[in-house]
Amino acid sequence: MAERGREFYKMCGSGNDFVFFDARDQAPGALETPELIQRMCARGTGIGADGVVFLERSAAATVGLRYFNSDGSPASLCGNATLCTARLAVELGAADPSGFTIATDAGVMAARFRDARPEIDFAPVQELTADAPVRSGAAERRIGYARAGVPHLVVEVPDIEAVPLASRGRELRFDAALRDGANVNFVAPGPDGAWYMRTYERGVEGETLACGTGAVATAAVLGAWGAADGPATTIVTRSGRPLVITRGAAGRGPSLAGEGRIVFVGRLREVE
Ligand SMILES: N[C@@H](CCC[C@H](N)C(=O)O)C(=O)O
Repeated sequence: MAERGREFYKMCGSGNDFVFFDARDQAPGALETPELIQRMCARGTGIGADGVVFLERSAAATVGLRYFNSDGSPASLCGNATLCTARLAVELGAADPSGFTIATDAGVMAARFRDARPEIDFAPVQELTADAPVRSGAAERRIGYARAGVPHLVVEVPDIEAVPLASRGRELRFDAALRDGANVNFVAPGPDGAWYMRTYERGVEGETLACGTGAVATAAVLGAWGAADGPATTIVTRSGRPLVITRGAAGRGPSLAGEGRIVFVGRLREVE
């Protein structure tokens, strides 16, 4: 394999995990083919991850990234991968933690570190509706939709543990009413005033332990439902690690703060 020996960073954003390559001076080559992305992301036979990220130079920002889901499909934005990119950029000395910018396929995002945690600024959420054009299922109170760089359905349920996520998530993910399909986020109020979320993720085609764009979309839909009107919304992810969405000033998008952690550094050998 031509990429044998290539260094990678295994990173985690609240349980959403990724294989990162520093592609600023070494092009990805075959690493960005769907076949190799799928093999690297495979749990058990590969490295195991929800997606692959290439850190790149950018004429428009401090650094750039390109994101691929574990099935090899590209996505215009991944919130947790962008939080991880912020961490890696500072770790590599490519960014000043007090403030820098990250170019994504959904646009350039401002980033900074607050209390040692990365925070990124989203563009205003698009296509927000409190009543998505899909039929509610059993024990589903309401369904909204928003595009936070990528499309998301948001389904309120009374009990987050009782959600038939694999079956119902897949059904909604491919609902014919949604042009590009969508990620599906189930959300339920917690006893502590936070909201608990589980996600069936497009391009992973299964549950992931956290979804950053999903948390931003969920906060926007909760606001549209009148269920979250404070300056900040805390979303407890399936890993138990919180994501915090802070409302933007008038005309500006929200900010997302969360985890961006380097778990280990490795070198590719045989990815079969
Ligand atoms: N988990 C990611 C979302 C990544 C993109 C998504 N799978 C899609 O294809 O829409 C996040 O943290 O936002």
